[in-house]
Amino acid sequence: MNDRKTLNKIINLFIPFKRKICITMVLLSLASLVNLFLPLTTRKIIDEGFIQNNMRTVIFFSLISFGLIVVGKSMEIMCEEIRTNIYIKIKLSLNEHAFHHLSRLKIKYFKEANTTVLLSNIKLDVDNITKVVDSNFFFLLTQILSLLGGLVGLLIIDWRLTILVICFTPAKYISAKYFSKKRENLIEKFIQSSSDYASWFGDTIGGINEIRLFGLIKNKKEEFTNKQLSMIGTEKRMEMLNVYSLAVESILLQLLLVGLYILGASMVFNYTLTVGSIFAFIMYSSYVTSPIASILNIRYFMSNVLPSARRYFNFLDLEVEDSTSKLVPKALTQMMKGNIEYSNVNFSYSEEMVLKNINFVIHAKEKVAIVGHNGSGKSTLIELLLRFHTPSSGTIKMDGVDIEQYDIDEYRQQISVVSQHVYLFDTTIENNIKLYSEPEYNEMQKVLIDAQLTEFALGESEDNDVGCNGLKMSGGQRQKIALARALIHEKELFIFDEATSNLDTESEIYINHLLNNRLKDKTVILVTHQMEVLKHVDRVIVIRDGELEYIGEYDQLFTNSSYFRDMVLVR
Ligand SMILES: Nc1ncnc2c1ncn2[C@@H]1O[C@H](COP(=O)(O)OP(=O)(O)OP(=O)(O)O)[C@@H](O)[C@H]1O
Repeated sequence: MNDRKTLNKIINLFIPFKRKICITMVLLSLASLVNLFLPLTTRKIIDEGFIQNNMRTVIFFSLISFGLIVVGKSMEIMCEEIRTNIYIKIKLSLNEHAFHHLSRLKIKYFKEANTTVLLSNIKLDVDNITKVVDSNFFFLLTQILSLLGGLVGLLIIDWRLTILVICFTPAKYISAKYFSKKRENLIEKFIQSSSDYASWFGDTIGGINEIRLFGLIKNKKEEFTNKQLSMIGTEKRMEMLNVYSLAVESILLQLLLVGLYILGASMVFNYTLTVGSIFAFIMYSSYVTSPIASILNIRYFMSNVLPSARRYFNFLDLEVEDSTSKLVPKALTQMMKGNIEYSNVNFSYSEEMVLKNINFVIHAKEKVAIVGHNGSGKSTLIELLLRFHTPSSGTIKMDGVDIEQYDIDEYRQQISVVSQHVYLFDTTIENNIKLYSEPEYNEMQKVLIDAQLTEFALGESEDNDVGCNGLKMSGGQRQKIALARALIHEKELFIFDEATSNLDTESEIYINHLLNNRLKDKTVILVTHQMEVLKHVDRVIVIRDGELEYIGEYDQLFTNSSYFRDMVLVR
């Protein structure tokens, strides 16, 4: 995304607040107008008060100054109130968009970036983009008013001094251009190094057990220090660049003041200017120089914002799951029976085909097992059915309709999945089973019996919390909770993807009981190698190197396919 497009997107963030921004501008213009009179009152206090020993003038104009400041500051406070509200809303909206987008992002992106890097990138980018609602930047437009007012004030006092003040502009322009280029490069570097660090950190913490078991703590500490040094080093260079930039700006301003004092003094000595006018002039020149500096610093300032904004908006452009196809009415989707048909399905993640010309049919209420060696493509076959990926070619039909034609959320609502890598939320067992639904008490008890979870207490208590991703539970217990979750959200199609891998033999055999009873009228697909389960399903599909090797009943397969026999017998 180029800078122009990114800038447009940033400007669009302000569109919902047009009215409020207009009110702020009016208020700030009034405040600037009020401020314009301050130097004039100062001139009066000095020239007509102090110099002419007139106490009444001093008191009168001091009170006027005080009143002007109170009015000006009240307006500024009102503007700040509006600005901070806009800031909060823009920040919330950016975060909401990012989260909403994440919840719809194609599953492949989650395999490329861990959660730490996603969180860190979004936070950094949103923080940087919302700098455009910082007071310095947000009130920039009104600074132009202050600049114009200041120029008028300067010209009223003396045109020669005014030219001297304007001479400040080219010098400031050159320094601003130089520093903003440097800053942009550093920010790009910082964003990259903090993203690398977040990715490394997520990966390292994810593998903390392996790090301890394989004695990798020393190696990881070294990597940590190197990554931190790269990030902190860039931060330090950015800090120093700020210091240099501010120092150059102060030196330029000081130079200007030197010029003003020398020229002003010669005018005072020649009686062409009063002392009060010089004070007023210096006040007016700050009305001019600081807006000039702010305007010329825009590029420097935007060098903070643009790289993050570019990354953030590019992230929002990443491909999401298609939730637009709604050709099949919701009511019809809800009546899904579970007749599945794969026709000439091919699929590849990158170059190599992972699934090749897959053709088979599963009838409603059938119990079908899928077997195959590691990496043969079983999970991919299931993920295609769940629409986590789209076939490279060929179609998958559900009840005679291409699955792409169903509304994706409604479609998935009709399928219960129990997978080997079930994710448990950090809450109670009960909440993990119910997942925001409100089943009847009796139904819940039945499910607990069917999932063999009766030994666990239900209800809201810290003791019942499963921990982060269910890590307070054993592997088998996690799978039982996943089973209970699938059973309570009873659908027509059940998928068990290696769902019994952690269950003991007794619990495993119990799955057969479920297939023959509770799930008797459901379509069930099981990815499993458990012989006890395979023997009891209607048919078995054998996948070999991404191709359909065989489909048939267990006994037939066992007799006719040595490949199948070898595979199940070695387990
Ligand atoms: N996100 C991915 N990107 C690239 N290749 C992938 C991805 N996921 C899986 N693969 C590859 O696709 C092939 C099939 O993987 P899949 O997970 O479907 O196999 P599987 O039969 O379920 O294996 P297992 O029994 O080990 O779980 C493998 O060669 C794997 O390396």
